[in-house]
Amino acid sequence: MKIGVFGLGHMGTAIVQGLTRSEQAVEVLGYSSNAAKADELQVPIYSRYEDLLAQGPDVVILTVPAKYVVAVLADLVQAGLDSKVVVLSAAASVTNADLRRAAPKNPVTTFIPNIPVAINAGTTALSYNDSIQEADQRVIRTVLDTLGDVVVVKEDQLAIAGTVGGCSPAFIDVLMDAMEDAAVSRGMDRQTAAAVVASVVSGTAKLAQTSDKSFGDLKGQITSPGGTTIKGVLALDQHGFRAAVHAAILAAAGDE
Ligand SMILES: NC(=O)C1=CN([C@@H]2O[C@H](COP(=O)(O)OP(=O)(O)OC[C@H]3O[C@@H](n4cnc5c(N)ncnc54)[C@H](O)[C@@H]3O)[C@@H](O)[C@H]2O)C=CC1
Ligand SMILES: O=C(O)[C@@H]1CCC=N1
Repeated sequence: MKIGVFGLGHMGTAIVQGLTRSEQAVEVLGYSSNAAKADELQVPIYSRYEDLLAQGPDVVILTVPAKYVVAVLADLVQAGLDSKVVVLSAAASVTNADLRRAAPKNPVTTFIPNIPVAINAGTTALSYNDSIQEADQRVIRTVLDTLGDVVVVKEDQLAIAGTVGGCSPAFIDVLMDAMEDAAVSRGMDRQTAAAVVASVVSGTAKLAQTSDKSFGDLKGQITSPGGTTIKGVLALDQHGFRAAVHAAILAAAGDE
């Protein structure tokens, strides 16, 4: 399968890295005005739409800024995009209807990935366009399953699913940065503190994924009666931690 990725910023780069690391037989082509991306990513880079389309991609992934997605897709149609090519848009705020208007003859679908797709550990929210055929759904799943976990949701849930999945890595980075600073303030060197923090977050997530306990019950295993952890949990509540997390996710998800 040939996959053309248009827009090699943070997300486009992460997707190319995930695809090229995978064991799937995929050939990845990139569109960028930055020729140095060819060395960085070890894939052919094209700076004209026509030149990439001439390679016959089966799938096109749009990872340009959301405000340009519709215009870039319309330009690709003008540049000769074959109507069989499956078009996937990673933009947080572009709808299936927007994509259909720009490329009425192509199978089109929106999805929202997150940065861990770079190491095939992503969380991708996917909402199929109503008219997408089963064969095209299989192609889409082949591509996206390669990048990590995929959650299929109705389109009216895509914004919140994409926010919890797509934006939260940044919120977790803020949490980890704060934990690291606290450890450093008690004399731990930053490198060791960073290693401990990343290990804790990774191990906690793995345990939650393999356990049938709720997050609250998992927390209950750690808060020994009269112990140290419950003091920290109460401090989080006193400082508005939960309210801050709710506010961050709802702010990123935008207005209903
Ligand atoms: N960064 C993330 O974690 C996530 C990003 N996304 C989506 O991915 C898209 C890109 O976001 P980022 O990578 O963060 O932004 P970015 O600014 O890092 O990358 C955007 C890239 O698109 C290129 N570009 C701009 N206009 C273009 C055009 N007309 N044709 C081709 N390339 C063009 C830019 O040169 C840049 O390399 C957005 O639509 C965003 O909503 C979705 C989920 C997560
Ligand atoms: O910040 C953004 O707009 C993108 C969408 C999800 C994560 N990053």
